[in-house]
Amino acid sequence: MPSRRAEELIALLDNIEVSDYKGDSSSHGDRVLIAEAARRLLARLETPFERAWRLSWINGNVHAAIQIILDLGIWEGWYSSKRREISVLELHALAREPCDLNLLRRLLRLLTVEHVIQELGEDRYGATAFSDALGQKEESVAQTILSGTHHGLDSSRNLPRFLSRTGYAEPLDPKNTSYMDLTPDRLGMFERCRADSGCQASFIGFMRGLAAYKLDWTEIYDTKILMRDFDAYGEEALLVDIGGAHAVDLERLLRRYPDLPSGKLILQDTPDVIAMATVSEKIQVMGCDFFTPQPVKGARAYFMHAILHDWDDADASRILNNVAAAMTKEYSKLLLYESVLVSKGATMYQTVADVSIMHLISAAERTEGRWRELLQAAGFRVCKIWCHPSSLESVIEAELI
Ligand SMILES: C[S@@+](CC[C@H](N)C(=O)[O-])C[C@H]1O[C@@H](n2cnc3c(N)ncnc32)[C@H](O)[C@@H]1O
Repeated sequence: MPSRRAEELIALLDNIEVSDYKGDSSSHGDRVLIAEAARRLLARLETPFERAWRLSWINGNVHAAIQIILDLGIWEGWYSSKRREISVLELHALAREPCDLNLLRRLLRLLTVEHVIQELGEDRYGATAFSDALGQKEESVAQTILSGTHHGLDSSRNLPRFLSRTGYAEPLDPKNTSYMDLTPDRLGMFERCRADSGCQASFIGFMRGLAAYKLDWTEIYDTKILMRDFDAYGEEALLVDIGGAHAVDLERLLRRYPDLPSGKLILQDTPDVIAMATVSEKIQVMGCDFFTPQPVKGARAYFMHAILHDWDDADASRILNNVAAAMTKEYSKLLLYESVLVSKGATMYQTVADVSIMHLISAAERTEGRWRELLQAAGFRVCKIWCHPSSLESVIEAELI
């Protein structure tokens, strides 16, 4: 039996409702801060053994169980059935491939303790917001689980082995990454995405989810600056989203200026990613390689979100040079929506992104000083670094010198 004090605390925690923290960007900030406090609480409450066990055994098994049920099509079938309560026998009948009933029962039992699903009785389960999201196979939650399977998990697990072989040198060579050890032909992450449509879909699905989760960049950067000198009925484009993938950032700008004529917002990415994109009619799509000359000249702004952080200074400079050559001096803006790494107090997003790009592509997040150096060397002047207390990233506004 818990003590009276413990009972009171449990009741207090169990009564926290996420709906109290939904809504505008400031309550988004509240929700994230409260979740962080809950993680700090867990770090104090868990013994070192419990923590090691969770990191090494619980997380891996839960991810595997979710993935297996995804592969069997059971999340999708359950979601389509619109049932809030369901039995293990009914879930078993939804499997697209034969599977042992008791195998499924064991996996579901694990998922109840991690609150992926609810346990309503013996062999009876309840849906959650998370299981509903897993049931929408093409959407970003399911694709994020798949992206872990295709990209993140094995590559991070291989990192200790990779580093012991390379003498613990900081991985900075994009031609030698932990990720490349995963396939016999040593494909890099972007190459593997191009070669395998499932890997590409899960990566872009994850990026779409991440972009949608992040704060709308038009709430950080004052887009009136762009509109002030922009002739919507002239020849030039308003904004080119280079490596824009899913167009979440362009759709946000369009929502702010719904009366923009067609073709003023341009989505660029590799042709295979462009083929997957579903965008508003007003957005023009363009398959192109950012290592080749930028085809759209004299746009009001060239935008890159989480692009340059994937590349070392040499490659980032090549990308920047192609943009610079297309820009009109004293008119065009360069907008980078990127992490600006702080030397103390880095956030969960910054540190996880930094180590992820380390093992996936031997890249690294940049500090403000490193961003300024990179931009200056490529012929840009930083006008302002736009920050927002609820944002994971900043908008770096720059112009040609
Ligand atoms: C980290 S994702 C960022 C996607 C999006 N901007 C976002 O923030 O969610 C990097 C993007 O760069 C694209 N990319 C990689 N190499 C490219 C190339 N050579 N030319 C154009 N796009 C490329 C990828 O397809 C991918 O969409």
